[in-house]
Amino acid sequence: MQHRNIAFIGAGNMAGAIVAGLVEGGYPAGLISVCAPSASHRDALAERYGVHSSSDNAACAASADVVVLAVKPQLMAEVCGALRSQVDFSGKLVLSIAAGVTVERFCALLGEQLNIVRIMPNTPSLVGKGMSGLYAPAYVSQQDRDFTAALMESVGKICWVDDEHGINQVIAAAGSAPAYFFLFMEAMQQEMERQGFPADKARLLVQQAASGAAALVEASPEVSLGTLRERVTSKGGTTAEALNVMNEQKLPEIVARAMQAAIARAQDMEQQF
Ligand SMILES: NC(=O)C1=CN([C@@H]2O[C@H](COP(=O)(O)OP(=O)(O)OC[C@H]3O[C@@H](n4cnc5c(N)ncnc54)[C@H](O)[C@@H]3O)[C@@H](O)[C@H]2O)C=CC1
Ligand SMILES: O=C(O)[C@@H]1CCC=N1
Repeated sequence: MQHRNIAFIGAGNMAGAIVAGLVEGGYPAGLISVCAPSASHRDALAERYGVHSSSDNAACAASADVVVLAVKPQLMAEVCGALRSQVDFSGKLVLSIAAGVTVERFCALLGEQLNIVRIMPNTPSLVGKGMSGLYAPAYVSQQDRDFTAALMESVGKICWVDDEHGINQVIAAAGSAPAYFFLFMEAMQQEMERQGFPADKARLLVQQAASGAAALVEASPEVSLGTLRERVTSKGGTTAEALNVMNEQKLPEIVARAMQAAIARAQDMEQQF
């Protein structure tokens, strides 16, 4: 892929996961800067991955070709306001990974016809297993779209959405989703511990079952998820009993409601931030 100078504004969980995935995947660390006010996160990234670290957002952004906005949505207006007064964004590519901050809002904050792509990544990017949704307004060049796609493909898979609302739907299915699976796995581990297993063995059982199930899904693209489930579920057997409890408790409806709540929150944030 093409290599450009990239400045990450924000050095937290998500920026850290992308930086790690990029450098581990061979992106030149010397072309990456991470900026945050407190030294702890950014210096840890600098030490571990050899990227530059700075507390000066404007200086980093000014010398970069690509500026990745990776602060919390509620800080975006303040951070962008300070950047706008010191940095000329024309000719730069701006990438936002924030939930709930629209292209329209970024144009108001940083300048009209801002060359921007919204990315909705997730933390498995850290291990090259990320899933990112991408949205760009029509005027963004093919070259910048290709660069953004290649950047995020270097830490996982990507999916373009035609409509900006698609980013909120990607949040529900991928951005927030690792947390759903972690909750499920946590609950399973806790029950195994209640059953008397030590924490390490309980975790190993759950983690291997989860990664094995995910690997099976990936290895069987022609087989529906329902069929994979049925292949585990012997008639009159143990799995059927477990699934009956989940269905009686309306797990599918709970999942649907949770995803709808994530989308609704993203829409609220669009009004707030
Ligand atoms: N954590 C996740 O799984 C995902 C997060 N996101 C988005 O990524 C963005 C960041 O989220 P996290 O990494 O989870 O948050 P975080 O709290 O871990 O990181 C935020 C970073 O911003 C830095 N920061 C605070 N004030 C700053 C300022 N004035 N200038 C520069 N940096 C500043 C903090 O020091 C910290 O390094 C959010 O907008 C979120 O919506 C998107 C997808 C997934
Ligand atoms: O919870 C959040 O708002 C962010 C966006 C997706 C994952 N984390």
